[in-house]
Amino acid sequence: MAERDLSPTSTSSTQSNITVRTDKQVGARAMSSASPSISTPPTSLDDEASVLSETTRMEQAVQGHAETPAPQTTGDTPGSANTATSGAASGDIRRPARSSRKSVTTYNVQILAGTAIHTPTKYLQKHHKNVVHGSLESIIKKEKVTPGKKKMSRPKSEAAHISDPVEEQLVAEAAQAARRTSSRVTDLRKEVLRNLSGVGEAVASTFSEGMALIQGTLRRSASELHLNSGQSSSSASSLKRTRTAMEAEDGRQGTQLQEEKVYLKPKSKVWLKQGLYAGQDRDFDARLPDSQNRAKKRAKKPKGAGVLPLPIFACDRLLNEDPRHVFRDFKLPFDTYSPLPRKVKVDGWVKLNKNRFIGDASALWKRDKQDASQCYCNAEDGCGEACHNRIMAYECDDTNCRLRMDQCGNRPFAELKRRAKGNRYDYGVEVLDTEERGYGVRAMRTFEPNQIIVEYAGEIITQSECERRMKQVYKKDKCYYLMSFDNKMIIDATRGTIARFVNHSCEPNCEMIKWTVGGEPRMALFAGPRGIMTGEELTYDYNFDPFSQKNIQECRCGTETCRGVLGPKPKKPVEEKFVTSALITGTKRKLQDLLGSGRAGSESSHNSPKKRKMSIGASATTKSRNAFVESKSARERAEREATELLRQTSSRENRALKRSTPGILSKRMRSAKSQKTKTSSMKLARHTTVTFQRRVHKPGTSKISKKSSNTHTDLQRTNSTLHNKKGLRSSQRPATPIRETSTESSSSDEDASPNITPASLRSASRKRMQISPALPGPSEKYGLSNSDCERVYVSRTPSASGSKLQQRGSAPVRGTLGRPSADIATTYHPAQSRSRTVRGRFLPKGTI
Ligand SMILES: C[S@@+](CC[C@H](N)C(=O)[O-])C[C@H]1O[C@@H](n2cnc3c(N)ncnc32)[C@H](O)[C@@H]1O
Repeated sequence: MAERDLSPTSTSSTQSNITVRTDKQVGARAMSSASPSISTPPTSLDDEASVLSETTRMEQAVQGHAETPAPQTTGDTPGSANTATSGAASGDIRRPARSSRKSVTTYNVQILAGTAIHTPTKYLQKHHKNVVHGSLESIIKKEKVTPGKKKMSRPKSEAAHISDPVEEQLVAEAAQAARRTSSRVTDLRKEVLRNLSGVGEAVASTFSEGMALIQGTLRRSASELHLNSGQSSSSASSLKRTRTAMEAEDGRQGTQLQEEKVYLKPKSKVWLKQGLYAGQDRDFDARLPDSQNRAKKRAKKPKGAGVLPLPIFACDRLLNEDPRHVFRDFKLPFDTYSPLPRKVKVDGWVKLNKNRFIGDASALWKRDKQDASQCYCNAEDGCGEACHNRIMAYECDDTNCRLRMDQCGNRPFAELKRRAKGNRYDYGVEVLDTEERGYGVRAMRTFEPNQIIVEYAGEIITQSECERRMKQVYKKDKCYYLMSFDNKMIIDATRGTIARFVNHSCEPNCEMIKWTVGGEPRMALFAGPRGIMTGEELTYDYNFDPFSQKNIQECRCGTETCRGVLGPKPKKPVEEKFVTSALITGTKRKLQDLLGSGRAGSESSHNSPKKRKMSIGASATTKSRNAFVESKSARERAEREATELLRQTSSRENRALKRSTPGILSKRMRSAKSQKTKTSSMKLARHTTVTFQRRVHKPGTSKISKKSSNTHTDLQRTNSTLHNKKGLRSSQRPATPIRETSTESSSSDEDASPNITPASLRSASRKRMQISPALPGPSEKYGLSNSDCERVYVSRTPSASGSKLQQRGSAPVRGTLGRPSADIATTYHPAQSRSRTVRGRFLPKGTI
């Protein structure tokens, strides 16, 4: 039995009497307690000797065990023998006193090594193999070592000599502990290094702060000294020196700090806010890719006309003086580079670039298709002024002209199409907003004299459709864009080309002319004889006949010769009219002699052999027909004016009658009756289209209807009758002279007429235009009955008579000569109970 260990620190159980100790344990105990070679366990982690010691307690124990001689075994009880032997062997090794034993500290190697955490082996294997071993310098130099292999090699080599598995385990444990200790040490070293660098930074910052504090203090003291007037110069100089030294020191420190700042601060772009380039908009941003820069540039492009490039760096200061500091692109003064106001956008304007037949208009046009024209010009002529097609306002094409396109000078609409690249209805022109006349049109380029500018196109409608639209669709509108296009058709440019915006002027620079192109009528605006300059507003003379004072619109064209109202062209002096009349009459006579055609011709001796011979010539025929048309127009105009005068006189008379007493009334009525009888008796065989006007009287008033119809009028007699009318003040007498329109009156002036040449015909045509010949009345023109018309504006274009003549199937006259101006025709409002003026309604009348 072993001696019972009664010590409280005994590891043996107090309940058990048997204490089993292995030799190894005994040895180990003996070695651990008695061997002087065993190093003292570290008391703390700061114990560097212990920490840095690569030999752990376990290793020492292993070594001690290896050095201890094996115990002698005897035949006795192993236990007692061992105990005795051990007691003998231990000799004077005494167990320490209890108090001292209490103070003995036992250490956990793993805790000491810092590896007492329950770290997964995989983690350790992964991370601890990267532990850097070696000296501090070698760590800094980052030498690549593989400590795991190094460390592991030794235990392996040692393990080769160790056969005991327990020892093996101990050795392995020791090696692992050593590795862990080593990694811990490495971590500690790194931490120390980090701390050292942090301390350095802290010291540096503290130092700089201290320096700044000192410098500030020195500066303050220096300024105080400087302010003190009682200071001596020496002190000032010393102060100066001090300050210089301080500044030098400052500079050094500042440089250091700046260097540090430059090093520490992230780089950032500093944009200049002042200087030569300030305020200049750059087209590019170097930080953006090219595509984005281009897009940006496009987006920023000024909308105004960039006639001149932006002056580089010019007017920068001027622009920067903007109090709101809003930069803008430099622009030259407005009038210098852009004399044109900004283009306007018209609301509600549906654009059409070519005529569109609506409803029955197409069929109507086909039925009444006009005859073709033919020219026989050669290349030298180039379809100039003498071109037959040109005179007849027919455009040459491959069917009616022998010349090629480049040789022919009479293809304006083809030129327009080529210029406008097919479908541009507004090439070279644009809408502008005039101050007083609504929208207008201006040229964006120059146009040569008589050059085509833009086509007046829109919806071609019949008269009935026109009537319907005016009653239903446009009844609230102020402006109408209706132009009489043909005797039976009207162009409604409410949906149409830009030409509808062209305003009137008493001194126009354009003309509106109807042409026949490819067998179809087309209307276009042509430049006048002066040509058009860029920016000029385009105008033509509406030659508007208001028919009544109520319908007169004020003209705001602003020209010197402005007539003041949108009215007809002024009449020429009587002498001139006589000359014109004589010319026309003479021409007519000649034509009658030549052709014997037409109504006048039929009256004359058409059986003359000489005239039959002459009529064979095609050109002479054409000329004579044209002249005849003119003479007929003049007659009709005169008749119409006479009729109008009659109507006015009658209305005045009626008013006078109303005011009269019953007795006087009956007298006046008799007078009026006799006058009416006179007028009726004056109905001659001459066929003249006259204007009808129905006046609806108010209830209670006497209804006196006045109707003039196809009359043969002795104009001289009518005139004298009217002027001799009693009870009519001079101011109330008709102002329009009538005598000049009598074709018979100048029948003796035949010699005054020139030879019939294209030039003379054009000249006659021009003169005829100046005297504003009459048109058929609108009631006839629109196919309305008398009761349908309430207020009629009468156009003064003679060409309609030509068309009418043609439609009747009489002389094959296609139209008027030259290029007659477009005139305002009529507006009307059917089936109204009272007279009403529709302002702004106009119906520019085309020719033919
Ligand atoms: C065919 S529109 C011309 C375009 C019109 N300015 C517009 O804004 O639509 C005809 C109307 O323009 C106006 N107008 C044209 N020329 C004028 C002028 N010289 N003076 C006054 N008004 C004019 C009249 O009201 C006329 O009825």
